[in-house]
Amino acid sequence: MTLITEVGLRRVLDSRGNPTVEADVHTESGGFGRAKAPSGASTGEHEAIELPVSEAIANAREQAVPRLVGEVYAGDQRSVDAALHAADGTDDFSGIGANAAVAISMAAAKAAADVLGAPLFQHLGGTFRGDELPTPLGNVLGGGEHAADATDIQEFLVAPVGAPSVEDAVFANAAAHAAVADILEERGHACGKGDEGAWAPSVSDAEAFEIVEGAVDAVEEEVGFEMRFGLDVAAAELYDGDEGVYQYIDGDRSRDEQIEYVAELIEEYDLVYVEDPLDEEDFAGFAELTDRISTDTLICGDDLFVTSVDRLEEGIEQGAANSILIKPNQIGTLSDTVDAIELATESGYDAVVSHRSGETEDTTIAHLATATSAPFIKTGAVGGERTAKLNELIRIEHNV
Ligand SMILES: O=C(O)[C@@H](CO)OP(=O)(O)O
Ligand SMILES: [Mg+2]
Repeated sequence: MTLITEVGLRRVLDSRGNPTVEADVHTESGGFGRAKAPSGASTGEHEAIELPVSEAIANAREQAVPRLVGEVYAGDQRSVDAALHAADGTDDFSGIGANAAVAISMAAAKAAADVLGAPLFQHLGGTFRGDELPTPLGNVLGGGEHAADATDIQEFLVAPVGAPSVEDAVFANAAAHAAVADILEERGHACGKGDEGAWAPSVSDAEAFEIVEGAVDAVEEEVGFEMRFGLDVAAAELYDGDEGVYQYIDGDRSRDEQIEYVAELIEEYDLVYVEDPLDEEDFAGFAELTDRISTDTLICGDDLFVTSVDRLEEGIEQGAANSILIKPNQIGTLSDTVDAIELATESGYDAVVSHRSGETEDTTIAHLATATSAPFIKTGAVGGERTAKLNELIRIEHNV
């Protein structure tokens, strides 16, 4: 093992043009790792705290760097992450910022992999990992907090479940993204893209379902393997806690109506995946919906679980959802992230490793999904910060 000798922190750009934290970790034997923090727009109430970048960098330099340099081995991820927690001193990373913490945590893992001369997924998951690669969920149309004047449902996600390889899956998703554009043009809906590169037309959710279904059918015929689709409802953003209703452009839905609506959508469109169908505090509602639908559909908690072992434990106890979205910056370190994935897997919950709407060219999540044999990865369909991860998965598949 090799000691950390230097940690560099700087402000760099993310895909929305906002500043984010980049960390460099150097080790005694010449290992080097660099990682960047992503950033959410539809963030969960219980996520670890992202500090303004200059504050996160200043606090991490003062509190965390002295606990790492000359003190901790880069390959000892638990100690790296324990040092970050100790430096922070809070339970939500509001001391040094989850953005600084996650960048350092991931950069240390990359430095350790560099020392080994192994790909990051192998350092994180072991030598027998890398054969089972995740199916990419591709965001092809959406709105919510990711685009103004578009759909209420945040993300329509295509899922090439029958693809024989990651490479085929990635290209099928890109084809679906293009097919959505063709249908939008035919219907006269000129539009731009949202934060994750998905088309953001000013259409009703009902019309969006028709468009995405048409695109999925067309691509399925072209590629000759099964394509399905799913959603990130991001329902916490639609929920009005005072009124106790979900506010859609076409009217309000009560909690019961929301459960009914989502269950009907699953049935009608044979949805393979539904993320955050209910408000982030409604464990019981998640349980009710999960109970109602077939096990073939993943009901995934994002804002519900925020990659937290504590919240996942609560969900397991109540039978809420059958899948967890995994975002390292929601919890702040790789150790906490892997703990959540392992608890999920042991408990029969599928882990879906995810990007954020604000991203960079960092590819750590492609390796994390591979290392943990996650069945799905959600990382967009097109756009440089999205293709960075997708192309990395293709490289992992090709063993290069
Ligand atoms: O809600 C989500 O799942 C994510 C990523 O798609 O969005 P954000 O990063 O804005 O929270
Ligand atoms: Mg989400």
